[in-house]
Amino acid sequence: MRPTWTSHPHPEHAPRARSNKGRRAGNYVLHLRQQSPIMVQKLVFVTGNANKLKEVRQILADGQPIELNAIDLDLPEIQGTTQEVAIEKCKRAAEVIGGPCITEDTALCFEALNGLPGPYIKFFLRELGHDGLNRMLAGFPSKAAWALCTFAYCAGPGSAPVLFEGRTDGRIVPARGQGKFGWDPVFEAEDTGKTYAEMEPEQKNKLSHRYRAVDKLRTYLLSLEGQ
Ligand SMILES: O=c1nc[nH]c2c1ncn2[C@H]1C[C@H](O)[C@@H](COP(=O)(O)OP(=O)(O)OP(=O)(O)O)O1
Ligand SMILES: [Mg+2]
Repeated sequence: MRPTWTSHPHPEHAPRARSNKGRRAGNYVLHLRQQSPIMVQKLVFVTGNANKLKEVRQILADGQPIELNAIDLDLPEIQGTTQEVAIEKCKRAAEVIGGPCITEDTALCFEALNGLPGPYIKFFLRELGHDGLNRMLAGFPSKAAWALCTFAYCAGPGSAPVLFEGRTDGRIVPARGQGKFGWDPVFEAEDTGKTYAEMEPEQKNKLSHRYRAVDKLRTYLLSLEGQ
């Protein structure tokens, strides 16, 4: 199934609070079914992370527009490589919503640890905090790290997801900056001397792992639209 995009305004708010996501997601699926078979819709971005959504919208706003509807679904994230995690999550998302969708997975990879924590960074950050992430590398000379964003697009239930990866190199440093987004304060992007948290959104959104992945995704989606 090929997605089509309309020019309706964005919903003003970020994805729903965890507590009522089931209800809202359920309503939305119903809404899609009611519209079927003439399914004119914005592309569905399945994520529970309001900061991701905000950045993706900012990145997409600068260029040919693609509008997104966000849905927060609690989807399993398997263990495996970043690609395996992304594929399984997106497949499942397309089954649940019954149509095309995108998902995004972000990994933070430490060179000294051969790429770990990678897709498990969420749990390391939650348990160890910024200081703990630094201390994990205390015994290693290299503080080098890279942020890896993997977008997945699935055309619908049963279709194989297509992946778009974006990588930004940098290093892990003691927290700097006011950023409220995840590990932004401890990731200093190469050649900038700044952590993501010390950057204005415009700067981060021009060099980030997410920007690089969204750029590839956008090219792909626009090529679909022209078919
Ligand atoms: O640019 C970023 N700058 C700083 N921190 C970031 C960034 N992007 C993701 N993060 C954090 C969020 C989460 O702690 C972990 C990724 O986990 P990840 O599973 O991809 O995100 P999530 O569960 O929050 O949202 P989702 O519902 O889309 O899976 O790294
Ligand atoms: Mg997640």
